[in-house]
Amino acid sequence: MISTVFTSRKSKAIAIWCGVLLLVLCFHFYVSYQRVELPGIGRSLYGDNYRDPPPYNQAGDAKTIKRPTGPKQTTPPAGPKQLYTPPKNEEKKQRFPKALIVGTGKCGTRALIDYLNMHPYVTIAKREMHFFDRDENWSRGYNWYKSQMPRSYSNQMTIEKSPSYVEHPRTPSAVRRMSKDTYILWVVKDPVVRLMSVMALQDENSNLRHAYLEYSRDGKLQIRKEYYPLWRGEYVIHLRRWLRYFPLAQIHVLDGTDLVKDPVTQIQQVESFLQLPPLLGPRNFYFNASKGFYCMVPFSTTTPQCLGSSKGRKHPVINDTVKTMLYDFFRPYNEQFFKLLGKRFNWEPKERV
Ligand SMILES: Nc1ncnc2c1ncn2[C@@H]1O[C@H](COP(=O)(O)OS(=O)(=O)O)[C@@H](OP(=O)(O)O)[C@H]1O
Repeated sequence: MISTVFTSRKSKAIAIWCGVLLLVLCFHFYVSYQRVELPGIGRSLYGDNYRDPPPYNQAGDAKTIKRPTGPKQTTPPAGPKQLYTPPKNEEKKQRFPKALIVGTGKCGTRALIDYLNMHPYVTIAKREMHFFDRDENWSRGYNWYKSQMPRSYSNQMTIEKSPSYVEHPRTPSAVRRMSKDTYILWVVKDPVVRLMSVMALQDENSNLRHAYLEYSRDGKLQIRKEYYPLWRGEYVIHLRRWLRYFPLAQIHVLDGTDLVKDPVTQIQQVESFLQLPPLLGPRNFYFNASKGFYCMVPFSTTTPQCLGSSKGRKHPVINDTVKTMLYDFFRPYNEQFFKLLGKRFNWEPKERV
C-alpha cells in the first residue's frame, strides 16, 4: 500500500520534506531543553534567570534596585557586553575604591574579590595595594593610591582588597578620610579554622606549626596569647575600632566557610549590600569536585576558572585537647563579636578545623 502511495515523484518529494521538517523540529526542541533544563556547566551561557539589569544607582538607594522575578527566560538573552552599559560621552579614569575588602587574611578574601570581579559593574585593583597598612605605601599619599587603580566609568565600582587592613590601627580613620561612604567588606572564619589555615603554611615537621602553644612555668601546655595569628582572630577587638569611624550598616561581615559552601547566596548578599545590579547567580559558579571548591564562570566564557593551588590547602590535624583549648580561648571573643555584630556564626568545635 505504501509503495502505491509513493509511486508518484510528487508524493516522494512531500515525504522527504516532511522527514526533514520533523528532524529540524526534534533538533530545535533538544537545543531548547539543553538551554533551560540541564544543570551545571554544559548549559547555555545565559539560560538562568537573566533579566536586563536595572540602572545602576550611583546615589545608592537600595530600594530602587529590584531582584529579577517572574518565570524562567526560555530564549537566550543578549551577549555579555549588553550586561553593562557605560555612561554616554564619558572617558574611563582612575578612581578611589568605593568598596574595600579589609580582611581577614586566610578567610577567603581572594575568592570574594575574584567572584566580584565577574560583575560587569565592578573593576578590581590588580593586586593587594597595602596602602593603609604599610608605611612605605602610606607615605606615598592618597594620589599615589588612586594612580594604582584600574580605569573605570563612573557607574562602575572599583574594589581593592588587602587582607590586613582590618587590624591595622590606621585603616578605619584613613579610609574614612578617603571617603566616608566607602563600603567595607569583611570576610571572617571560625578563628580556629583560620589559625589552622595559617599553620598549614608551615612545613609539616616545623616547630612553628605549634607556635600558638607554649608551656607555663609549671610545665602545663597553654595557649600563647600574644601570638599574632591568634590576635587576628580576636575579631571583636578590630570591629570595635572600625565602629568608631563607620556605622555597622556600612560594614558587611560574611563567614568565609559560607562563602566556600554557598557562594551564590553569599555573593548575592554582597551585591545587594553594594547596591549593584543583581547579575551574579548559579550560572557563575561551578563546583569542582576534585578540588572541593567552587570555581568561577565569568559571563564571557563557559570555562570554569579556579583559584590557585595556594588556596584550599590541607589543614594540620589537631588533637581534641588542643582543639578544646583553642575553642575555649576564642569563645569569649566570639561571643562579644556576635553581640556587637547582631548575628551569630556557627563556630563550635568540628571534625576538621
Ligand atoms: N573557591 C575557592 N577556592 C579555593 N579556596 C577558597 C575558595 N573560596 C574560599 N576559599 C578559601 O580561601 C582561603 C584563603 O583565604 P584568602 O584568600 O583570604 O588568603 S590570603 O590571606 O589572601 O592569603 C583558603 O583557605 P585554605 O583552605 O586554608 O587554603 C580557602 O579555604
